[in-house]
This record gives sequence, structure tokens and C-alpha cells, in this order.
Amino acid sequence: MNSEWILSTQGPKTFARLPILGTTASRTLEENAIQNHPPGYLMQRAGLALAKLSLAVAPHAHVFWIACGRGNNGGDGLEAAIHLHQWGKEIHVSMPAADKPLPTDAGLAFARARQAGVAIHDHAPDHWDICIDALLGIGLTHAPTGTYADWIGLINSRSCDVISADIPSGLMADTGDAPGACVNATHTLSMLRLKPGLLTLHGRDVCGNLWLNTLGLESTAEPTAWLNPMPAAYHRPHLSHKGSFGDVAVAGGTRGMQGAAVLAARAALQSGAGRVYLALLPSANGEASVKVPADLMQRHTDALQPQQLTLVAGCGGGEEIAHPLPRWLLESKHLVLDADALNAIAASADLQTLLQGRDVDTTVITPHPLEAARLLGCSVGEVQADRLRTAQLLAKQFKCTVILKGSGSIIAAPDRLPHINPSGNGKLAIAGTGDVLAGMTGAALARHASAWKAACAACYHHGALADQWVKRTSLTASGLLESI
Ligand SMILES: NC(=O)C1=CN([C@@H]2O[C@H](COP(=O)(O)OP(=O)(O)OC[C@H]3O[C@@H](n4cnc5c(N)ncnc54)[C@H](O)[C@@H]3O)[C@@H](O)[C@H]2O)[C@@H](O)CC1
Ligand SMILES: [K+]
Repeated sequence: MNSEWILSTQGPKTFARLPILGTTASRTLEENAIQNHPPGYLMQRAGLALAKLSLAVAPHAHVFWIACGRGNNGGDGLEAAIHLHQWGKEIHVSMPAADKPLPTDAGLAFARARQAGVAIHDHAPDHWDICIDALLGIGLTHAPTGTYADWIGLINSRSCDVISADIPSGLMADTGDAPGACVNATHTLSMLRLKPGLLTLHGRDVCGNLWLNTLGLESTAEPTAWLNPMPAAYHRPHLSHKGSFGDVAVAGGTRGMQGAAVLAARAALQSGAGRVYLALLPSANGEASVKVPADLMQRHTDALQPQQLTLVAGCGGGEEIAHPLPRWLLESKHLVLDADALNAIAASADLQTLLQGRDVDTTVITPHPLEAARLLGCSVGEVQADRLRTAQLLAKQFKCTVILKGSGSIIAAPDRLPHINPSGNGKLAIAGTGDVLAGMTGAALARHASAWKAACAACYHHGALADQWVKRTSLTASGLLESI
């Protein structure tokens, strides 16, 4: 963390392992720093960073609307206004009128702005070229109402650039939930550290391009989560053979659902597994209704030797997958459980006990929010309300590594800090991409022999493939795996 400007999430990027702090941890970091610096020091750095970013984003903008709330987020906006004013820009600073005094740092920024000749209005301008959104930061506690909601609506109504200070106003910093009106930023400058809400649920959609400025603060405090980093490239030694990279078997594909299993198996193959077996469920009568590449070896499910391989179970498995699952849960060396395998486990206490009895770092489950809800016996709304917590709960309850899919996939495992995956985009929201992830995870597990490492690596690569998809045609699951 030696650079102050270290993140940009737009387009294909390489991400490092960065700490992510929830609001409680952010406030602790901020309070410790405030004690060691002169009053207003951090806020002044935040304001300067904000002013510099807005100038870099829109160098020819003339009128800057700086919408400030009555908390310290508004203080960041006031400090930015001082610089933009001094740099000769036309600025219009707005702040809702209220009787309540400003908090200490924002109060100091308010006085400094006044002293610098900045006028502070209680109304929005008629026209602006760029907006700095400093209405609400990590202090948001409920859906914005009144002037806050009105100004958020106004900001979103124009097609100008919007730079959000710390977090788009209206977004919850811990969860990415937006309980009401929320600024739709083109850029967000996160101060001190990243927050979970910027990276999951609504976060990625409302942040625009995400930047981080640490304000020069180092910290050894334990984060809430880590940004899932790009894994190191794996080396295939010259002196290797097909057994060196592990065997993967994909079991699933009940009658009419074989495409899912074939996609997962092809993805495992493309991801470098030494040997890949396709084991269609008995109702398929060993006959695939879709074309099976010659590189895949077909096996009867009973003929698999799960003790010696990485089994990817679930893809298109229907209810039929429940029958072989007890044996696979007991015997598989490594296991990736997806889709119908998860639904079967959700419906059976016995299967849950078998899953819980496995060695912790041998199993990855890859639920989407509905599958997660079934596993936890709750609603999708409850799953999404706090995705970090949900993923950690699943990991703890089922004693395995979890990839909770969705916008900002979460990777969690017992006794580890979770990762939030930064790669990927909305193109992945199509049928079959989950099967591809399961196959990629299987290949990574066969190679790494660690469920945690496999999940982190596969999740990152899967998202990165979608980020690198530059063809004009829509992304397809086959296209995704062929681009591995
Ligand atoms: N104090 C400092 O030195 C620093 C503060 N920073 C900034 O300070 C922010 C946090 O400041 P605050 O803790 O004052 O919080 P905010 O500025 O986010 O919120 C301020 C107030 O708004 C109220 N509020 C909550 N929800 C509301 C709603 N829906 N409508 C209207 N009002 C609502 C809260 O009661 C809170 O008192 C960070 O996000 C960051 O931008 C950073 O610049 C780092 C340095
Ligand atoms: K803001």
C-alpha cells in the first residue's frame, strides 16, 4: 500500500490484494489517525485528492457543483471546493440548511471554505458541468429523504460526470445495499481504505470507476475482508505429464440437462486439468444429447473412483444427483458442489452432516443467492442484505470454502478473512457461466489441492475472462470457456 492512487475498476485490470474495511474498522483507523495529526489534516488531504480527481476527469469543466451533506463527508466536499476555487473554477457549493451544528472536522472545513471566499448555498445550481457528490458517506443510516433525496435525484438526472466522495451517497458502506435514492457516480474516490459496499451488491453499478486514496495512512489493523487478487501464473514444468495436473470428473447432466455437465467438463479441460472425465447420470443412459469433445473421457458414475480425483458434482444434475451424493461426499478426495448438488444438500440433513464431516480444505461450494438461501433456510433478500456475512455463515455452517456468486462474488472459508472478487461484469449474467466456474474451480482444485486457493484463483480468472471479452457479440458460456 505504498501508493496513494491504487485502484481503477473499469475495463480489464490486474488487481492486487488490498484490505477492505467495514465502517467500524474504518472509523477506528480514522480515529487513530486523527489523534496523531493536526486537526483537519486527513480531511484536507481527502479534499485535495477529490479536487485533483475531478480536474483529471473533466479538465475542461467550468462549473463545479459540490453537493455537501452536513457530516464529515460534506467536509471532504468543502475542502475540495477550496482548491477548485483557488484554481479558478466556478464553483457552486450547496449544503442543506439545518439547526444542528456540523461535526468538528466538517465545521473546521466549513470555516476554512468561508475564509477562502467560498459561498455556501442551500439550493442547487441551475447548471453544472461536473458534480462532486459529498452528501453522505459511511455515516448513512437510513434511506435519504428531503433535500438529500431531492439532490440525489437531481444529480442522477443529468449526464455530467459525478465524482462521489468516499462512497456514492445513499449506498451502505458495509453491504452495498441502497435503501432508497442513491447517487449513480461515474467515479468514486474511496478514502483511506476500500469498503465492502463499494464492491458487492449495488456497489459496482453505482460507483462507476472506483479509485482509492489511502491519504498516506499505513495500518496493520486486521481488515474486514481482502480484495481477491490476481493469482500468480502457474508454471507447467517441461518435465510433466497428464497426471501432473490432477484428474477431474464432472458428474451431472440428467436427461435433457447434459449441456451443463459438458460445459463444466470442457471448462476444466481448458483450465489445464490433466485428464477430464464426463460422468452423465444414469437417466442419460450414457448417451449425451449434446456433442461431447473427443478430449473428454466418458465414464459411468458408478465407475468413478472419487478417492483419486477432483469431482465436480451438480451441473444439470436434477433431483437424480441426490442418489450418488452420499458416496461422493464420503469418498471424494476433492469436491466442487454446484447447482442441483447444493439443492439436494439443502433438502437433506443427512447430506449436510456428510458435507460437514469432510476435511475443511477439500471442498468448494458455489451457490448463487437462491441456492445460498435454500442452504441456510432463509430468503434471497436475507442472503443479499449482507453478502459477506452470508458467505461466512455458509462456510462456518458447512465447513468448506464458499463462492457466493453474484455482483462482487464473495469467497469465504472457516477461520479466514473473506475475499471480495473484483473481476467480472454483467455479461456473466447468462445461463451456463456458473457451470464454467464450477469446471474451472475443479481444475484449480486438482492442481492446487487447496479448496481456498482454488476458489480464489478460479473466481478471479472467471471474472477476468468476461472483462477481457471484447467481441461485439454477447458473451456465451461456450465463448467464455473457449477464451480460457
Ligand atoms: N473525520 C475525518 O477526518 C475524515 C472523514 N472522512 C469522511 O467522513 C465521512 C464520514 O463522516 P460522518 O461520520 O460524519 O458521516 P456522513 O458524512 O456520511 O453522514 C453524516 C450524518 O448524516 C446523518 N445521516 C445518516 N443517514 C442520513 C440520511 N439518509 N439522510 C440525512 N442524513 C443522514 C448521520 O446521522 C450522520 O451524522 C466519510 O465517509 C469520509 O467521507 C474522510 O475524509 C477521512 C477523514
Ligand atoms: K458521497
